[in-house]
Amino acid sequence: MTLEFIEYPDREMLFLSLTDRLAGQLSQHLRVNDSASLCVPGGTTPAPLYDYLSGSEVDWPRVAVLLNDERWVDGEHLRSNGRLLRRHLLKDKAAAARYIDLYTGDERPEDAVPALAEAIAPHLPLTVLLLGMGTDMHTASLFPAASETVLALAPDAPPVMAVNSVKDEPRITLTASALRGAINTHLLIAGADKREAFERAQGLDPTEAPIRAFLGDITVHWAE
Ligand SMILES: O=C(O)C(O)[C@@H](O)[C@H](O)[C@H](O)COP(=O)(O)O
Repeated sequence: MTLEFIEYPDREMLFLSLTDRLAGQLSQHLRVNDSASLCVPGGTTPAPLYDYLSGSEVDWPRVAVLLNDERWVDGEHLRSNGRLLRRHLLKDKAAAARYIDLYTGDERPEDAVPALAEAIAPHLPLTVLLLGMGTDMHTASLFPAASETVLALAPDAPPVMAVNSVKDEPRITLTASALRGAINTHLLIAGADKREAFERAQGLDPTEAPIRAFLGDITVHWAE
């Protein structure tokens, strides 16, 4: 198990280098496999990365793209992670990718779990997983001390779960059973507060610091 921590001189360098790394891993996988999957976070950090990645030379029609997690809001809502992807990643060359939308329009996220589990299953193990992290050490929608997190971290959890115990809107999240099997795993964090949170997470239990459940074979990409 290797944890590699890469510190970049600035965010621009991080986004350019990480774009090459993610595109390279997808292309390498596609050389010997018919299809690949790319699972990415929402949030405020990755938009410039997605802009670069959308123009990368990848055989996108053979790539399934999905989110780590989604807020249960309409696809045009400002807090929709799908909105972020449609505007920044699923355009240009990457418009040809197959997008698996975690927001189904069902009234409640739990209603969508069986259909989503079925939609996701053919794309596991994930080829390339990119995670984000909040300053509270949550990743995907696995939040510290949330009632669903213990269940979502269990090895026999279903691949997706509804999360209702967080503020704002309900969410849907991939669980550790889907996320931890990824062939290539990366974490994107930026700013001094996230670096400090990442370091704090090392000594904590995954239920208190959910990112800790993914710190096995992972490359962490950080810039101020
Ligand atoms: O909230 C989401 O939708 C996520 O997928 C989440 O896990 C995100 O990656 C972190 O909250 C970091 O978000 P920021 O980039 O906004 O700090």
